[in-house]
Parts: sequence; C-alpha cells; structure tokens
Amino acid sequence: MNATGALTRVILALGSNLGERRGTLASAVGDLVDRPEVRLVDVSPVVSTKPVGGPEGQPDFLNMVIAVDTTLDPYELLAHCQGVELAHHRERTVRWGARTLDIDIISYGDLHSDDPELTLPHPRAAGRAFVMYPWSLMDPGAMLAGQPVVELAAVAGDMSGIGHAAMDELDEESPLV
Ligand SMILES: Nc1ncnc2c1ncn2[C@@H]1O[C@H](COP(=O)(O)OP(=O)(O)OP(=O)(O)O)[C@@H](O)[C@H]1O
Ligand SMILES: Nc1nc2c(c(=O)[nH]1)N=C(CO)CN2
Repeated sequence: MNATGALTRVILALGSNLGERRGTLASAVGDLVDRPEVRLVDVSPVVSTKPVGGPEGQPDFLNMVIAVDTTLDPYELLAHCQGVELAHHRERTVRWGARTLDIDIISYGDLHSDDPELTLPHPRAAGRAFVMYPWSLMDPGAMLAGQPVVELAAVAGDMSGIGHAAMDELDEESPLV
C-alpha cells in the first residue's frame, strides 16, 4: 500500500497485436481490477493502430487506456501489471516486438520518477498517438504533465486512419469504425 492509504488516479495503456486481441484486452481489464486495491474509473474506446517502431511486418495493434483509482504504491502496481501481462502469455524477446499484451503505466497521480524500472509519467507516452488518442476520447479534458491530452494526440499523429469502437460493442468480426 502507498504511504497514506489514499486513492491515487492512474492511467494505464493496454496494447495487443497477437492472438485474440479483443478478448485479451477485455480479460486484462478484468484482471487488473480484480483486487480490492484497484477500482475501475473509466475505459476508453478500443482503437486499431499501425505498429510504431519494432520489426517490420508486425500485425496491427488494438490499443486502449483505462483510468483506475488505487491504493497500491507505484511498484506494487507495476508488479501487478506485469503479473497480468504474464498471465496473458506476454514474452519479452524483441524490443517493441509483437505481443499478446502490453500494459504501461502512463501516469500515477502527479508523481514524477526517473527510475528506469518505473519512469513516470511514461517517457514515450506523450508522443504516442496510440496512447494519447484513446485517452483523449475517454477524457477530452485530461492533462499530462501540464499539457492537454487532446493537443498531445493531435501532435502525436494523424488519427484519420484509426478506427475505434466501444469495448462492449466488439467481437472479433465487428469492424472498428
Ligand atoms: N511507466 C512505465 N510503465 C511500465 N513499465 C515501465 C515504465 N517505466 C519503466 N518501465 C520498465 O520498462 C520495462 C520494459 O517494459 P516493456 O517490456 O513493457 O517495454 P515496451 O512496452 O516494449 O516498450 P515501451 O516502454 O517503449 O512501451 C519494464 O520492465 C519496466 O520496469
Ligand atoms: N501501434 C502500436 N505500436 C506500438 C505499441 C502499441 O501498443 N501500439 N507498443 C509499443 C511498445 O510498447 C511499440 N509500438
């Protein structure tokens, strides 16, 4: 538990580009909040995105973000996220390679940390349309390190080719629109 036992608002980004991607994301959200110290606050639409970085020829990703309130301290939360990744057969082989599930901690309240094991806010998030865009859809008023997420999303990339749909509307056949 964190020092005060207080609830801290956290933004988590999820991505999947291997296997049954929609089912993996839905199940991962369930697993993340399946403990009393983590409470689900909000869920973004699921967006379909082209892989950024990493090996050529990877499948497209499904990405989403969620907001949770937690009493876990940042490292407990990181361990919890990594446990959920492992439960979904995440393997760490190639940097930015294809993965069944990736969970990044984008922000933990207003905490700043330069620890490579847990850097906060996530050092690459602000430049990633696959994080900023779903976050801006979930919460158009959101701010990251003093900057509007809507503006960061616009700077991060062209969203015209990014399809999206609400999680509960999705099955593997339904297109993202
Ligand atoms: N904010 C953060 N959220 C999640 N992991 C982090 C964070 N800051 C540092 N890390 C560290 O990064 C390590 C590598 O994480 P991971 O394998 O998920 O990277 P990646 O998803 O391939 O790349 P990227 O970090 O660019 O999203 C983790 O073991 C973790 O200790
Ligand atoms: N579209 C997309 N590209 C990525 C993603 C991701 O989740 N979506 N994750 C990465 C490393 O975390 C690297 N590249």
